[in-house]
Amino acid sequence: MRYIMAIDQGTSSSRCILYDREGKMVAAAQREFRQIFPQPGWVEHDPEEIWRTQAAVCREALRQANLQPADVAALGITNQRETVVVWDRRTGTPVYPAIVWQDRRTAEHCARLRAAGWEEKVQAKTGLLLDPYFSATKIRWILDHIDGALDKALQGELAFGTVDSWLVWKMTQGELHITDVSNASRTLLFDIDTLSWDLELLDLFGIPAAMLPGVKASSECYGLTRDPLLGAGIRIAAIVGDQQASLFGQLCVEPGMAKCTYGTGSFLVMNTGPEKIVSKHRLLTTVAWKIGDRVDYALEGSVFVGGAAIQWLRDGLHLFDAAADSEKLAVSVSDNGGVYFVPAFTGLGAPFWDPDARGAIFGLTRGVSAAHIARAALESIAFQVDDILAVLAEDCGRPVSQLRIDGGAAANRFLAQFQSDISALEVVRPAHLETTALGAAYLAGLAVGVWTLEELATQWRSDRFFQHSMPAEAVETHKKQWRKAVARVRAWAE
Ligand SMILES: Nc1ncnc2c1ncn2[C@@H]1O[C@H](COP(=O)(O)OP(=O)(O)O)[C@@H](O)[C@H]1O
Ligand SMILES: O=P(O)(O)OC[C@H](O)CO
Repeated sequence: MRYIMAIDQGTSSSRCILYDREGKMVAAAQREFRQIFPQPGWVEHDPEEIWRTQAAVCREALRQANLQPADVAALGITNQRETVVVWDRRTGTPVYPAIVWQDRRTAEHCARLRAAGWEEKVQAKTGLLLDPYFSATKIRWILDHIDGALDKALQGELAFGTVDSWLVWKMTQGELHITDVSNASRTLLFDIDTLSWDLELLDLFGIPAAMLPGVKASSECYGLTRDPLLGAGIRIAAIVGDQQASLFGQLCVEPGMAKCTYGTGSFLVMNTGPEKIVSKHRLLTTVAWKIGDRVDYALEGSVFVGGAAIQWLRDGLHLFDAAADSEKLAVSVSDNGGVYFVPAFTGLGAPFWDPDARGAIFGLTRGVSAAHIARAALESIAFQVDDILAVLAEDCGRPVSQLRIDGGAAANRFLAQFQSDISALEVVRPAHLETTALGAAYLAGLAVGVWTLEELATQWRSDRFFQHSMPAEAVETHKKQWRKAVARVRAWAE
């Protein structure tokens, strides 16, 4: 029983990493799955495919390390958040595909509730805003559009879960229907003070309480796996949303410590300790994790399109073959040639929350090349994060001085240096970049006594520091042009 298994069920792939008792990676497996776009602005996944790919990578990782389920001391789950699965409790079959966090189909429902003056109350209870990003309106959409679903839900025959709940249900063959506080805090139905489902919000969104999972801590033994596909008898000992997991994996365990994950989107999260800070600038207050009786909170800024802009240059415009080539192209020119790119493909997230913004590239002249556009795309990732850092500083009364970074695009040195320059802070890349899985493994190991928090705190290792050196005048010019570009894309699709 010497190993910890981390399951990282992300937006574009299912991953499994096995760690030894020193926190060293011993095996890793990953499988992509289908992204389904049935209509513009809609994004779905097949919940059965999520489960199949997840179980398969777990088996694959065990095989790679030549281990059996019995060698695993504990399993931790981390997952794409907010995504909704609704299934029939009797048959275990989903009644509709998973509606993914990026899906904008419920924008009008949110606008109606905002117009009726609900946002302030919702923010006070949940720490969130009325945006289609979160789970509640997505659940209601399923109840409204699937024949008989509402009746069945009222009778207690349907279950709702974020992806963590769905995976636990599958791996325990329907024995456990649970989630943790960090995932629950992303649904718009959860009171982050009392840490319980909120009856008034359930009523507001029209969601029967009988559908909801039980809410647990992020690090505790919930039960054993039963499904032979994954392997039976493994202790499930952690559940945590993926951005909170990477905050933990980066060991940002003290108030004021912040990380940014540059993946499909970019997620900047700052630990605020037991204190719940309410943003005056439309950042999210969210539960970081609950360990034992202690709850930590975080402030979060979510950017919907980060690395996805690079993906678009690769797959949509065919400017290069691999995302990593964006760096070579960007540094082949000495500046952005006056080009500013706002990749608001699915609207803008924090701090603007504008579902009707759309992407645009500004400053085009005859001299602009693919290199300038690649550079502008990478710069746009940093500008969006900088917009969040600016309001975060106002909310906290002091600027963030060090940012720990991770995620696929954190490998890009130009991006890391530009972030440091534009935001005037130190950017640090850790030696172990898979911080999301590591966070889930740490929390699972804590629950079964493999390590203590004090031991973990000494584990973090840096790989590279980026210090800012851009002259203040150049920074100001960049920011002015970026602000102008953002102002022009607002409400474009209204
Ligand atoms: N070297 C790179 N430079 C810029 N972007 C990159 C680089 N490597 C990967 N990316 C981008 O990062 C994203 C993948 O990161 P990952 O952390 O795996 O995302 P997710 O967890 O959201 O699936 C893709 O959108 C890809 O375009
Ligand atoms: O799966 P990721 O890494 O794109 O993360 C998605 C976030 O959890 C959405 O809130």
